[in-house]
Amino acid sequence: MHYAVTSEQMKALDAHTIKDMGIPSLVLMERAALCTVEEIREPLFSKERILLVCGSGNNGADGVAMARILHNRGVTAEIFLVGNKDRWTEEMRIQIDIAKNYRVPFVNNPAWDEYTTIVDAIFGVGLSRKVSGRYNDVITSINAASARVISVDIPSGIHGNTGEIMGTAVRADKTVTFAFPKAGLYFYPGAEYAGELAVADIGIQMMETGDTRKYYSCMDERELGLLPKRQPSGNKGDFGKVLMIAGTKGMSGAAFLASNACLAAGAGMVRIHTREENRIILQTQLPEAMLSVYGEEDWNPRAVGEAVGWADVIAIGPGIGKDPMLLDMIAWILENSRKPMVLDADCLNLLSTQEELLAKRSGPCVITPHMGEMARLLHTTVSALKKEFPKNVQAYGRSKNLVCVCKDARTVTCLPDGTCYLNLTGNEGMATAGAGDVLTGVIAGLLAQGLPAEKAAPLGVYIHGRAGDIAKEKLGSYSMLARDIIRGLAPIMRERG
Ligand SMILES: NC(=O)C1=CN([C@@H]2O[C@H](COP(=O)(O)OP(=O)(O)OC[C@H]3O[C@@H](n4cnc5c(N)ncnc54)[C@H](O)[C@@H]3O)[C@@H](O)[C@H]2O)[C@@H](O)CC1
Ligand SMILES: [K+]
Repeated sequence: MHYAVTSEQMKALDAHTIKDMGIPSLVLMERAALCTVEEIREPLFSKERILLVCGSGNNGADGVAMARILHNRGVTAEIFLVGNKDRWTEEMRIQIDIAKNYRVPFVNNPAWDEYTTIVDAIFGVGLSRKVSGRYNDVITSINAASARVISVDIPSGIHGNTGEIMGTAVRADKTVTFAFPKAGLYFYPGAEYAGELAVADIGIQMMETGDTRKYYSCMDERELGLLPKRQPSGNKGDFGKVLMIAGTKGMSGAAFLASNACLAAGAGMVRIHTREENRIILQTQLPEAMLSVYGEEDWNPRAVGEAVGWADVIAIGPGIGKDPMLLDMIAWILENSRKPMVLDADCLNLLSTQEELLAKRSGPCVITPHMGEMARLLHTTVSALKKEFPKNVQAYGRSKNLVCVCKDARTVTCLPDGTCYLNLTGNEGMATAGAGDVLTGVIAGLLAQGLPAEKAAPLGVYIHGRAGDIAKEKLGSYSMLARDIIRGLAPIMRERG
């Protein structure tokens, strides 16, 4: 796992390293410049002509230091200053003096197409407002040039916290970011603008006493170690029984996908509780699952009670529909069971009309809304949700004491204690019908094997994304289907046994 930070958090970490630890700012800067030169060295050779476009803050000062290092190594490197001289930081002033001493060339009117590489050192984490005027023109020229573009710390114009484009932004081929990835390099469109991402260790550490919950947590392949090892002596009961309440008339596919994914994620047994019309198709499609049914007009509390009693984990929602009768059944389950639950899709839409029901449950709970469903739960619009994202999701998870997986191009998982996981796996091919049902199944499957909700949810999201990446590799993002994501689970789960 690693952490991603906001611009403000990065500035605090910089300041801590300089003031409390005593590493001078210029020493950090020298390391930053050296690391970036090393990162762009391939295929750097003496024939390169490099333009360093530098703003007036310390991001610009990094660029000036890089120009001097390149110049001293015999590479043709020229500095183009776009910033206002009155705004130069102390470090910038010093770097300019040093560059002048070494006779690094400055240009005023670059011939944009004559460079092989352009280094974007206009704005870093200090970007504070929309880009306009001369900065806008320069960024447009960088994007139009044929050279490869390397951004220092973050593409200029990308918001360090949200990844949004602040008017205009540099489209980089590669971004070398310092110490920790900035959240804006992971959220879209920032992630796309950053190109290939390299993280350079310049000597800034997390504060030892700091509460890491305030940073974004990002899982990587090391977290597969959280998957419970399967004991050779285990029987199917040991790996958990999942009750999957899913599939209204005409939506048996959602029940199938969620249940199939749940079994493929390792659950011992799955029992589908669905509308009676789905009986034959589901038993034909997925003979590994057990099945019980409810009717069009009513549900049978005895049958549901028996199924809930049997299960270790309850998942409700995939393709379930919005029949008000279901709300009655869901309310009964929330009130009467303390077993871990995953609530998804129309189950959440039904609950958004009677929110007090969520408060009636007492067991561990994961909800998996997409942005639209999340907005409905928060009684707001998607665009308002995006503005305060993911703070509002964190607040919701806290106030309702549940794990909230909010699905988007970059899914976040917020825990009741405020921890926010930012998922980095997955791809655009997963924007396909049924992908969400697969995720519900995977998370339920992990819960069934004994993982707590706080781990099962972010790990489920991570594994689901990796499975999607495998599907894309095989089939491409246009043609991959939700069922292919399920097929992608095996190669990942196999890493554990
Ligand atoms: N010692 C340090 O603090 C270190 C800083 N580093 C670099 O310094 C950067 C941060 O430096 P700063 O805090 O000086 O900030 P930046 O260099 O990112 O930018 C700040 C400057 O841009 C101006 N500005 C912001 N938004 C603007 C807009 N939309 N239009 C026009 N002007 C705008 C500000 O007024 C200010 O002059 C990091 O991203 C990193 O590249 C690294 O060298 C590592 C060490
Ligand atoms: K930059």
